[in-house]
Amino acid sequence: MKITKICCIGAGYVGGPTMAVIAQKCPDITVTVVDINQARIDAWNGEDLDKLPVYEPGLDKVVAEARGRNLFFSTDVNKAIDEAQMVFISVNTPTKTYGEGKGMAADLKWVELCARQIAAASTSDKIVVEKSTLPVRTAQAVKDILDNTGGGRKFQILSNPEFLAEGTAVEDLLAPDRVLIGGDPGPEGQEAIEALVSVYAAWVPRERILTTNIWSSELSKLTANAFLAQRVSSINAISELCEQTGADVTEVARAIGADSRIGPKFLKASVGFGGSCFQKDILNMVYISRSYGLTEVADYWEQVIKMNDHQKARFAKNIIKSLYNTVNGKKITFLGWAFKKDTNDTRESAAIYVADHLINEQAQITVYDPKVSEEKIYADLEYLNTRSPEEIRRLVKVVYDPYEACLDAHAVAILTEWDEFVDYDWQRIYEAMLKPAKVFDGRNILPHEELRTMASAYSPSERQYSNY
Ligand SMILES: NC(=O)C1=CN([C@@H]2O[C@H](COP(=O)(O)OP(=O)(O)OC[C@H]3O[C@@H](n4cnc5c(N)ncnc54)[C@H](O)[C@@H]3O)[C@@H](O)[C@H]2O)C=CC1
Ligand SMILES: O=C(O)[C@H]1O[C@H](OP(=O)(O)OP(=O)(O)OC[C@H]2O[C@@H](n3ccc(=O)[nH]c3=O)[C@H](O)[C@@H]2O)[C@H](O)[C@@H](O)[C@@H]1O
Repeated sequence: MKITKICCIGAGYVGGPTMAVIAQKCPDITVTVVDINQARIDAWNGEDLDKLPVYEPGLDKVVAEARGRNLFFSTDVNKAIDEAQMVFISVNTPTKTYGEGKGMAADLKWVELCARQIAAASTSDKIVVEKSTLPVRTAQAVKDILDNTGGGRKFQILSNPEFLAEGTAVEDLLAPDRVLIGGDPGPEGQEAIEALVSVYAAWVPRERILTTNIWSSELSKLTANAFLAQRVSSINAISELCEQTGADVTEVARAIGADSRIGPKFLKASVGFGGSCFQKDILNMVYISRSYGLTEVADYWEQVIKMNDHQKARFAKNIIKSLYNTVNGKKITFLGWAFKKDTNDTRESAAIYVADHLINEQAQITVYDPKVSEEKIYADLEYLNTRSPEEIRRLVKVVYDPYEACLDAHAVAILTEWDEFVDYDWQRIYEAMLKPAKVFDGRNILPHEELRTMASAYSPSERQYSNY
């Protein structure tokens, strides 16, 4: 089947960039991205490409090329579903905050709503593609709903999880390591798989398009995120050991990464991983394992999260300890709030939890992030529900100039590895800070030796994850 019309439900961090790239690479396919969030759709349609709802390097150019040609953003969900041959579900699947599985299971409310809406809006047969990250066997639930409420239309369900990382979404989409498509083994399932393979084959080499059964595809996505997060927790565990023993975690990472079986990527010690997915997907896997009675499997993966929580808390405790066991009334400057560089996304960012810990101790936090707004930072802290909006505004200030942020600070903490932080005039920052000036490099990006030379007050104990 030749696909000429695609609808994608969900215009978020995945739906927006993924569909923009499909539209750019397949000019003969009309791609309509729909969302119930009017403001988000308006922003996707906005004149100013600097204000797209998702900040990703290179995304503005892709959108500029395809939008209005064969890429459209709309809130008319039913119309877009009905017109399409293939409907992607790319809605949020956060951790449940209520009821059975609270704090562990994925909340599939929005996915189920999509399935019901697809069933109700379709006047012809459809291929429905799970793009959201879902618990293994969700396709069965989606199929049940479609088959029982779809008025006799035929639906083929495919799983096509997304592996892009934020900050590099466009390059990941343009040159993916692999595209994964899972589907039903029968002839109709295979035909649906082939239809989606042909879409990607417009720019992805065929040998990089993997096809599997649907359960393998669903589970591979959770497994990939669990393995990646596990590497970060593993190197972070080693960072604590390095701090006690005189080993340098950067050197250890380089040494082990040179082993081709281990490989050099994803071995950067940090203040802890963040982002909307690692924690949620591992918790989901832990929940699924427990539900099958697989206690050891569940406990094994849960440890990745526990180590990450430990790393975030450890960073905050280290700041307090180094500032003579009290941060009450002290100005601590956060450089970075996003969960990683080159994104405006702050979901589950380590900065939120470190800030919360320090605010408990009545620290005065000043935040500078090149891409995150004041409203977002306050909203992140309010979402924790640990204190009133008034108290948050009293203890946390957001500024848009890094040098102003560091003025009269007792300590500067690097929470995100933005490239620009490395290029700052650190002599100037040192001079503007209160003495003894402390720098806590939660990303290990600064030239520590240079800092120590330029100002003897930058003492070795102030550096978190290596000791020269
Ligand atoms: N953010 C990321 O980098 C990655 C996310 N994923 C997965 O992709 C899925 C989506 O994630 P994001 O794009 O980050 O989420 P997001 O929250 O940025 O976007 C989801 C969008 O879906 C919309 N939506 C929800 N229910 C809807 C409905 N019934 N009808 C129309 N629109 C609806 C929301 O308004 C929102 O704009 C999740 O399952 C996530 O785990 C997978 C790979 C990478
Ligand atoms: O399912 C998802 O949402 C996505 O999750 C991650 O992508 P993302 O969270 O956008 O970003 P990563 O580059 O994986 O970083 C995640 C977190 O780990 C941290 N990290 C990463 C690598 C590292 O070596 N050290 C480290 O602390 C980052 O700073 C960040 O906080 C995966 O890399 C993607 O393949 C996946 O599609």
